[in-house]
Amino acid sequence: MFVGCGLRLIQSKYLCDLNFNCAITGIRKLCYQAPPTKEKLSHKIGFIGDGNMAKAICNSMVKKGVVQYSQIYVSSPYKKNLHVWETWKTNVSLDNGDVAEKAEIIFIAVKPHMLQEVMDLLITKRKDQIKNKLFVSVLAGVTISSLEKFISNFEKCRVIRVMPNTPMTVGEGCTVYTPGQNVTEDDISNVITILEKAGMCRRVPEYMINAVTALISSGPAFAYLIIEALSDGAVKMGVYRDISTEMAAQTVLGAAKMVLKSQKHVGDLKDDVCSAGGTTIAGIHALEKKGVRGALMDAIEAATKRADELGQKAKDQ
Ligand SMILES: NC(=O)C1=CN([C@@H]2O[C@H](COP(=O)(O)OP(=O)(O)OC[C@H]3O[C@@H](n4cnc5c(N)ncnc54)[C@H](O)[C@@H]3O)[C@@H](O)[C@H]2O)C=CC1
Ligand SMILES: O=C(O)[C@@H]1CCC=N1
Repeated sequence: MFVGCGLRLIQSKYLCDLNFNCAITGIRKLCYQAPPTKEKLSHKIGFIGDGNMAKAICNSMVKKGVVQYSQIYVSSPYKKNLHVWETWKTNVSLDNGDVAEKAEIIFIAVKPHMLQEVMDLLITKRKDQIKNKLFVSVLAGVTISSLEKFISNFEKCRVIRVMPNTPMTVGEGCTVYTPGQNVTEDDISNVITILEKAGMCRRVPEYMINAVTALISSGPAFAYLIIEALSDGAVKMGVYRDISTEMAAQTVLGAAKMVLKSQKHVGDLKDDVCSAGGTTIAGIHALEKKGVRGALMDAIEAATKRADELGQKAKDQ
């Protein structure tokens, strides 16, 4: 019992250190090392690929006043998908080359298997115009060395690998990045200006990024599933659907804020809710019998392995 409490205290201290940047060494120090961010960017920002992630990054930048829609250049071969970007009055094109030529910071936001085709076409058609550009990849699994290989016609291509998530749209994003070898401090500052305004942003060593992808980029989908299931349970027990989903979401949001702000270990927070012989411990017992922790750990493992596979496929192209 004494040993258990001691451990919890040590873990609790560990989490506080993480939250408050104290006693940070090695890799943890790297996570917090970053050049200062800026208020606004005057650059032209490009998106090759116009889907969910591109929209989340674009809208978060504009909402936070980092850029205006008129500074955004976006391309996709599908006119239908570009329609919403036209309504925002961004600069749209059916030709990726236009974006790569006009923009200075270019987000690659296509599916990982499209990368080779997209880059080959760019390099064939616009090689001279896209030298000296900063490329920012959001592609799951694809390594910096693969990205540099695809852009290798430029001697010193500048690439930053970023892993964002869609909650950026509401200012609650969680993003990580790893800079390639040729990027400058100013490149990093520009990119983290975009990412930090949208929520938490940390630098990580590249070997961690696939596991972090599973946690932060796939993670919102896992959380939606949990919220939906909690809501379903309440509906089963007689609560109206229109209030149950809202209350499930607010409860998860509140619990997340307690973890981030209370300075307590997450296990202590759980214990605070579990009254002896009460309702919560009965529910916890039901969850543990179904192996909910193992299922969530399996989800992170499966998503990490899939990111590894996507990266390997890109390497083999
Ligand atoms: N959706 C998410 O939550 C996250 C996605 N990502 C990464 O973001 C990238 C994009 O994912 P989503 O936005 O979710 O996919 P999406 O399917 O919503 O968007 C992809 C877009 O690419 C466009 N496209 C197709 N072929 C193209 C081409 N040849 N040139 C230019 N555009 C083309 C399509 O019009 C489509 O709208 C992926 O690599 C994914 O790994 C990373 C983190 C989170
Ligand atoms: O599911 C996917 O592959 C993308 C990358 C991470 C989140 N969505």
